[in-house]
Amino acid sequence: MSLPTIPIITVFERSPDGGKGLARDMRVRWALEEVGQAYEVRLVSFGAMKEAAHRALHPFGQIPTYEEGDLVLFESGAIVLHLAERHAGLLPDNANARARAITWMFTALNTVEPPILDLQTTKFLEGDKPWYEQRLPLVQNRIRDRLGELSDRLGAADWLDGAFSAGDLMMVAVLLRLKASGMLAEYPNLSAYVARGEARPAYKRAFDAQLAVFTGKPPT
Ligand SMILES: N[C@@H](CCC(=O)N[C@@H](CSCc1ccc([N+](=O)[O-])cc1)C(=O)NCC(=O)O)C(=O)O
Repeated sequence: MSLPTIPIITVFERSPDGGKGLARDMRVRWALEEVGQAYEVRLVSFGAMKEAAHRALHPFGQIPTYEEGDLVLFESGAIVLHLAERHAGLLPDNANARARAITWMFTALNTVEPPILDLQTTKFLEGDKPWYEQRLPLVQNRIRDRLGELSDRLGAADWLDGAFSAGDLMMVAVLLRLKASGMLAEYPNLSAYVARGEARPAYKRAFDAQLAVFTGKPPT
């Protein structure tokens, strides 16, 4: 009888967000906590993640990665889906409802996150370009287009499709990147949706664990 394998994830040795939970290991930590799976972390410096040993796990030299026995995964969405398929708690039992929950995972990553990443890129990498002032509102309005459609779809519901699922986990994680910009506050039901995600005990445990890496103090 083999012992259960404790998965290992890789995380920033020192997250550039100062422990605000914006790095993508947070999604994996949250999913692990939602399904009640203990895990270990391997801290990776910016230099080490570009070296051969880490690239053997992640061809693009990034975090997170996920190791479980002889299985190695990268891409936070794929890791969350793997956990959701192997454990109860993140996908419904009903086959059609499962397919819809996975649809919302892809929606978060492929439809909502790209314009948000474009805003981050614009702000952090293009601020000194002559066309920055002209481009910024175009990028912001592309985000508003998506947020307006998502807000209309969510309406007054607690979650996107019935019970909380991996689709909501991914969507809340994506929307959290927007919080500092103030744009999320323009959509009260989306702000409340994100706050419901942050209020989940599993989210709080995941957040405290990633913050502890940054502060060096054990989670409270
Ligand atoms: N598509 C991949 C993207 C992985 C990714 O972007 N990883 C980033 C960290 S999470 C992205 C991130 C970074 C920093 C902040 N922050 O707020 O400071 C937020 C999110 C990374 O390893 N970056 C180092 C590199 O590419 O060399 C996934 O979803 O797993």
